Amino acid sequence: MLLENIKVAIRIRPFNNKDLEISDKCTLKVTDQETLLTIPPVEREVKQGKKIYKFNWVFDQIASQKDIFEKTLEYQVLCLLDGINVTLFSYGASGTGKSHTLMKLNEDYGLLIRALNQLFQTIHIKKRKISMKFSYLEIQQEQLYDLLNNMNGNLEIRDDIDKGLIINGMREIDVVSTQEVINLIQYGKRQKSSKQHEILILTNYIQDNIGSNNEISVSKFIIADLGWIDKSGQKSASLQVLNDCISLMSEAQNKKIQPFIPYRNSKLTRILKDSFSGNSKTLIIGCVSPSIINYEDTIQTLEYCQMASGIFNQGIIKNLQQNNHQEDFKLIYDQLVNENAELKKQLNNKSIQKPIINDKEQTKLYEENIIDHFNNEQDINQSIFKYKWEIEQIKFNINENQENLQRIDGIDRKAADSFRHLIEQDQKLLYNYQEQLTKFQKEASNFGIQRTALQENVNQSNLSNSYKLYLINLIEKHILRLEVYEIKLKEQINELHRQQHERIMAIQRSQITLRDRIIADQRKHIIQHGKNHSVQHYSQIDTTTEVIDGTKAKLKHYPLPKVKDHYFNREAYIQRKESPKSIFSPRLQTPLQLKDKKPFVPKTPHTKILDNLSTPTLPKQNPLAKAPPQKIIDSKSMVALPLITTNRNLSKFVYDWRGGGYKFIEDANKIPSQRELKQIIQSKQHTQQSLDKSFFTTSSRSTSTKRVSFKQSLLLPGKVHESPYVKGFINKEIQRKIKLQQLNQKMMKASKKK
Ligand SMILES: Nc1ncnc2c1ncn2[C@@H]1O[C@H](COP(=O)(O)OP(=O)(O)OP(=O)(O)O)[C@@H](O)[C@H]1O
Repeated sequence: MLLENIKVAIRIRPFNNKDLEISDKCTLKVTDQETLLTIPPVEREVKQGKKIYKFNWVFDQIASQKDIFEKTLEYQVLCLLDGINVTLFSYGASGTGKSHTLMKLNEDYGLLIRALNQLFQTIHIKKRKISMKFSYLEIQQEQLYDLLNNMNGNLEIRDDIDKGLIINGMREIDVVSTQEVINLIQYGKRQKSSKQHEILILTNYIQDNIGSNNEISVSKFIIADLGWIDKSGQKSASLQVLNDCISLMSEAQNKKIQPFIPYRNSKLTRILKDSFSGNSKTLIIGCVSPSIINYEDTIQTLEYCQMASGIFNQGIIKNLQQNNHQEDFKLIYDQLVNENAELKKQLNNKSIQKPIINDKEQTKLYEENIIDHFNNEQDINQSIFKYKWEIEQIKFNINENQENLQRIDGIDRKAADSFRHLIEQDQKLLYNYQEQLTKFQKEASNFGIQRTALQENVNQSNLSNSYKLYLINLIEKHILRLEVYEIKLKEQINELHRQQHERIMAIQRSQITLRDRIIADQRKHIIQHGKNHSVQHYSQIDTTTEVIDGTKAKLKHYPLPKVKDHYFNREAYIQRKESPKSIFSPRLQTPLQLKDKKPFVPKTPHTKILDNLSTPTLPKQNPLAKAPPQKIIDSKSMVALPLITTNRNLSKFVYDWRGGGYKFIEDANKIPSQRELKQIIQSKQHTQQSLDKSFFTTSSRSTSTKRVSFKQSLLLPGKVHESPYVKGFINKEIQRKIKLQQLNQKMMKASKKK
């Protein structure tokens, strides 16, 4: 158990934007869970060639933190509870994900937090009596600083024959939960300079509850997040020493010799010495980038990691050489027993050191952590809000562009292509935004759990009640504040929706107005030009098109009467083309939007009715049908004449424009006598024009409109036109009948006289 070798895992981080700007070519290929193949960039291919590396584990770009933890550290970390030291350190170039893998303190937690959770849970379940102390150090250009007590200055390291490594003046703080460790790390990070080695030490004092002697064993969990370069941008000197140590150990291993390892050459290697040579389980996480930009560093990292993975700790080497395992086991065991006895003595003398950090300081750390958490929540809520709104806007744009595309597809290829391009771009953007939104929503879904965890941590802390109460109230206050904030965001979204809706309404209103204008204009056009002129067809939305005469082929394409250029606001259209995303620009698509409706077909002369003139029949629904037919159809149909001559009071049939047909007005008293009629007829003043005019005076509409209706609709009842006195519409048959009647009357009179 004591003679475990060092384990090495390699983690490849995902490509980042900077990598992709240069190339998306991957220089690493994971061939199986333990093997990695390097693929050099083309220019180095001949010189370097591909190389295979083997490690304990290889994790590709999509491996999760959870995966890595479960495979590498989950069980190994529990060795601490058996009194065995555990060391975890990351190795790799800048930006390869060392801190991400080891130290991530929120959401996608790093290995450290996961390991601490595992430890605290196990202690809780197994009810082990363990006291833990936490220290946090930084090595900066060979100076060792205490991040929990920056007043201490450069700390000295010394080796104690009994106790091993001792760091003078290093602050050790009791911790009982992961959250407390997080608090301390966050506190320490504020003191830390960037790009340096961070070393965290968790010392465990384990009370052995098996057996009666209640011995205390001690184990150390050392976590080192190593910087690649120092402040000056040079490769870190301590890391160089570590590299030397690793190569020498590797060499010694291969040659099976007992080497001299220069641990003392740097503070980093002095601290890590036990991890390579003593009672320790060591896990090295080599972090590499897949990009060709970092190829050199990647190879260097892999080389050192491979050397390290071949190193058995010195104890084993020695044992292998001397082949006296039993004896050495005993030696190491005795050493540990002595050490434990010593510690026990110490403990009896002055019980475990009281926490240096007082309630007030600790509360401050909790407080900062609570504020950090809620700020994070607020940021994420704001991002969710932002993405939701952006998504609404993009959807709106896509719809608008799709409508535009439908409208001009097949008419203006260039514009259609540009709309298609815009739609495609927006759809991509929409997809990205939706992905982002899901990500944020996923993060937000954990807030509830995190809030509860915060509360629990406060409750479980060893703070006095008044401090606890203060922190619980602080959490509640922040929850309330956030709820108010969320309501405000929702209100804002509603308000923005309302504005968007209003804009759509405004556009639709303007479209309706435009349509009305077009209809009115076309009516006017028909009235002015009559049936002999084809209805003018207007250009499509493309205002550059000339006004064209609607041939059949064109009508097929443009099923609706086209609209005169001036209906389109050309400037607005051009502006719209230039800034297609603006939803404020007017949309001038009314006439074509009506495409689903039946196209407006101008009235053509009613040939059918003209044909029927000689034998008129009344349309079924025509109000005239109610009139006694003989009054209308017989030769006395001339009675209609006064209607179209002068006096409106004499009207018998009045065209009811509003009702859309003729109205029968029966006013027998007003019907002129035969004599009167005769006089009128004989006056011969009734040309077509005068008839028209007189007729129009009986109507309530404007002359221009009546004119058309006169021409087209007056034919419908037929009766008036059957009158021989309406020029151009004389019905010869009736004329003959009248003459015959008159002849009969004459003959009758003559016979009477006889
Ligand atoms: N596996 C990963 N998944 C997602 N993001 C990652 C991963 N690895 C690294 N990153 C991201 O890459 C960036 C650099 O990572 P990180 O700071 O951990 O690198 P580092 O090796 O510690 O760098 P340095 O030595 O300069 O401190 C960070 O933004 C981190 O979130």
